[in-house]
Amino acid sequence: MTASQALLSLQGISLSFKGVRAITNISFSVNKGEIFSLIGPNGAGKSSLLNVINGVYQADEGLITYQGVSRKSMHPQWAARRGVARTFQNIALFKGMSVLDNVITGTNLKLKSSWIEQAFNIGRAPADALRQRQKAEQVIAFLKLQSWRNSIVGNLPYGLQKRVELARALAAEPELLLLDEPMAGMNADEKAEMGRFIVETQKEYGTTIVLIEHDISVVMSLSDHVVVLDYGKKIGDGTPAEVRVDPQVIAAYLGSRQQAKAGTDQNKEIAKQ
Ligand SMILES: Nc1ncnc2c1ncn2[C@@H]1O[C@H](COP(=O)(O)OP(=O)(O)OP(=O)(O)O)[C@@H](O)[C@H]1O
Repeated sequence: MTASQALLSLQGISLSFKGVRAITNISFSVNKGEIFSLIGPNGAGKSSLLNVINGVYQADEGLITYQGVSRKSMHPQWAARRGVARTFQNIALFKGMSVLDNVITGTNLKLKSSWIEQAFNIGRAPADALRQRQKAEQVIAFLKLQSWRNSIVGNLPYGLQKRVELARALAAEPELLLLDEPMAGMNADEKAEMGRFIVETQKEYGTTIVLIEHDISVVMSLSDHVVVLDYGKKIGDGTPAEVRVDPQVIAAYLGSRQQAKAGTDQNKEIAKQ
């Protein structure tokens, strides 16, 4: 991979919580426009790594390079202003607000008006409001959420709430979209639909996507590139075809199955691949 293809690179990232190592010496690169998946058993360090990428956690060691700028750690606002958006494992929406209003909040970083212009709806504020609404409506149509645009988010089924969260992230027009288990809790049809939306997002907007997902069959079918973590260490890095035959990866998944004395979906799936 050449440096110009990489949108994001992590070099030697380590992170501890109160002296306990969660991530150890992780390095990888994410190419522009690819769907990149981070997989690994529970507690492997996947969500923590997303938090390092968007600047919520500061790594103890290592270097992170985004859009050609290298830093010891990302700053959350810097990352957001440069197009890093994320969704969360546990949905983080305004549950009492409508779908449309939630999606509009995703556009807030693009506002040109000052708070005083917004407060009195003067100056640049009306044009901002129009742009926000147009963007939100465009994303709502793209994700086929029109039927629920005025529904209160907290009243929607879980799968639709996950889609609204994706819509809010897309309204920010991200260059790098971090999706933390966007299909968790979904049935097979909902997962397939979400998978199509993720691929469409990559195609339509050229968005680079970093995805955490436990369903290995979904990961293998969607991803251009997969990195496997186990106990905070990288144990696999390559295309889905390369990773699925990697003995270390298979051992980690099969090992965790034996420890659990019961096969989870991911263990069964990777053994099947
Ligand atoms: N804020 C925190 N404080 C202390 N320990 C934490 C914190 N966040 C994560 N950890 C620990 O760091 C390790 C990695 O956790 P992380 O949530 O990143 O794993 P994960 O791979 O995303 O797991 P899962 O698939 O269950 O979401 C775990 O041992 C976890 O207990």
